[in-house]
Amino acid sequence: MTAQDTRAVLRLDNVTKAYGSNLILDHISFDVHEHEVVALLGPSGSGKSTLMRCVNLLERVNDGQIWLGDTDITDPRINENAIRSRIGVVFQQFNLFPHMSVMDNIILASTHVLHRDKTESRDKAMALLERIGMADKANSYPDRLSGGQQQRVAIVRALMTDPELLLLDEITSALDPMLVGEVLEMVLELKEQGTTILMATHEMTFAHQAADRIVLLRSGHIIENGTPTEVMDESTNPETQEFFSYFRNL
Ligand SMILES: Nc1ncnc2c1ncn2[C@@H]1O[C@H](COP(=O)(O)OP(=O)(O)OP(=O)(O)O)[C@@H](O)[C@H]1O
Repeated sequence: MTAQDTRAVLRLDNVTKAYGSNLILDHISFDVHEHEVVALLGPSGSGKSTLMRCVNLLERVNDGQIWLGDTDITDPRINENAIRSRIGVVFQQFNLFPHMSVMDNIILASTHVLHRDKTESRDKAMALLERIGMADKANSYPDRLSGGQQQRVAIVRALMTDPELLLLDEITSALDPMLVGEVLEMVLELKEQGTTILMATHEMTFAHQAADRIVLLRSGHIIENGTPTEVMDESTNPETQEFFSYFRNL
């Protein structure tokens, strides 16, 4: 079965976003299907983070719809917290609370926002930490962890609500290059487990390896939407070739 045969977890339908007279996203439409990893690529300023923020409801679209499963999340009457609990988000900055242990950081939203049972939340968090070989860090404070470990804890935190969709926004951009690999390895494991992921990244080799599909943005428009091979290796679009040749020459 291909990704196209499965249902759309996320559907953007003519999403348009402007800041004042500055049009940032211009009629963007694409789907992320169940179990699919979609990489959102594009030059700096092309609108990747804005798109991510619209999906996570940190920004409201000016026009068009965003569907999470059967829910139109651009409906102004939507319960934002209910939607956010269905989407796990990891940003460039790990945003762990420095005065709280790894465990308390991970279970905070689960216990305080979703009012889940604390023991159950701790058991779930510990199982997730065990899976990434960090169970021994449960009682450590974030400043005792490397940047890569902190980012992996942030991913665990995002997984606590069993989200339908995981949004990863430049999650390795703030890391020492030595630590990027361990975070990307974790994303590959999540992909193997069938996690549905939309990720904005500048890691081109990783995007080629991990993504089922690449959506390439330029100045708020989609200029490519295809497999990594179609978009990164075979495209004859000069704008696409220019974008990837820049990274090849770095
Ligand atoms: N809150 C805001 N108010 C006004 N303009 C904004 C705001 N946020 C972003 N922009 C503008 O929107 C455009 C797209 O920015 P965005 O951060 O989405 O791009 P990006 O593709 O994620 O870039 P990068 O790869 O550098 O993170 C930029 O021109 C930026 O200056």
